[in-house]
Amino acid sequence: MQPNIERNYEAAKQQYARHGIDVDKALEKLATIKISMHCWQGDDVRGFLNRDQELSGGIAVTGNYPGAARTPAELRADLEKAFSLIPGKHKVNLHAIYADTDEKVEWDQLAPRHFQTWVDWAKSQGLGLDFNPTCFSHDKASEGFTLSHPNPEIRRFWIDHCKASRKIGAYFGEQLGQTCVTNVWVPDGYKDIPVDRMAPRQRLKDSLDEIFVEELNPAHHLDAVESKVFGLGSEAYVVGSHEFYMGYGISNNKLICLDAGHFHPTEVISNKLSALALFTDGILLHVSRPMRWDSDHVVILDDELLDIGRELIRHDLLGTTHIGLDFFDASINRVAAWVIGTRNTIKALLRAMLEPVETLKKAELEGDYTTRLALSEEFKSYPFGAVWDYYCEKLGVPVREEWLAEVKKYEQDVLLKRSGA
Ligand SMILES: C[C@H](O)[C@H](O)[C@@H](O)C(=O)CO
Ligand SMILES: [Mn+2]
Repeated sequence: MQPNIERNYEAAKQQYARHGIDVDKALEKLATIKISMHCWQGDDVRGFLNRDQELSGGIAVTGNYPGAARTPAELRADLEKAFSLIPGKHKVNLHAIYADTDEKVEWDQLAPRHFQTWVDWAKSQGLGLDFNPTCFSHDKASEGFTLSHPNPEIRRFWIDHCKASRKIGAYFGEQLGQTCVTNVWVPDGYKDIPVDRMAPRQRLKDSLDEIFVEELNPAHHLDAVESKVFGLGSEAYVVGSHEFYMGYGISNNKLICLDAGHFHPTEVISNKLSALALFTDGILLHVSRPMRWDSDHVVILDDELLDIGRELIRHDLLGTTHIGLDFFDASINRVAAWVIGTRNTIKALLRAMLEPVETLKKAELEGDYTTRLALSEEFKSYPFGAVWDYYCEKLGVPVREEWLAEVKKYEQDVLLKRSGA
């Protein structure tokens, strides 16, 4: 441990202790929190099945920074690099298109064996895995509808794909001894104003009911459903809206996934956690950063990220909230994108742990809003950085921006040598 890091930490600890905050305990707790890092930042959501297919489903990745992973082995190497620069042990969130197989397999026929290399790798790295059916970037999704498609044959294909995906997720959970969350998101919707808003929602509900018929051991596997307000090409109407999935999740005991970019521009997911927590057994987060639209920018330590951290810590929601990331930026180094977004998410949780919550709650309850505002503001300049540096050093990852040199070196040694990437 570098002496200055230890010295600064001890000084910071004393300042926080004056407000009843036990920093050592906070760091112990922080080390138990897993962030589910999404694999799709590493290759711009292309995957390895149907690599020639255009990304569809109303999501878009912009930028042409060199070095995107082209194979599962490259993607795993990039993930390993990123994890070596992030404190703690975490999870990787896979999509069905990331199957690692030489078989030519249709998506409704996917099985755990197509992901065995991922499982072996996750075991060797001490990582957990989460999963998602991929209901886009496929010919059968080209009309903009999947689970709610009016054609029963197309619906059947996607229902079977989602069923297969749950089996894969359950296998991950059982093999790795930690719960896998399988999240269903479908892009279904209309570009222009529909006449019948009900029928597609009825079909989506029926499809979900069929997908979830098989009971899976919740110790290994949990289901989540993800809503959206609009997408590219589904500006007028999205079948799986927030109200739809909130109703579905609550009445069917599914995790409701809140993606930070899937609401109206001034609507924030941090304000939804305390409400949903009263009516659900758990929540899945897709931590993202919408800029004017669902742009999926890399998350920064902004007010909303800090508020998400605060809500999770203040209301003790960590036991039931699964924290996933969902951003994809192809205009910067992709390993750096993971490192920046994941470190920021952990920082937001730590910042929230280092606030005098009990004092603030008491002031609020007593109507002393002056103290509430004064203390909240003063704590913004408390020595959080000294605690963060100590945490990184203690967990054996680079302190502050030291990680950037490692990413630059990896870029020179590995990423730039990838032809056509
Ligand atoms: C690739 C993901 O499944 C996707 O981003 C989804 O979660 C989403 O947020 C779509 O807008
Ligand atoms: Mn999402």
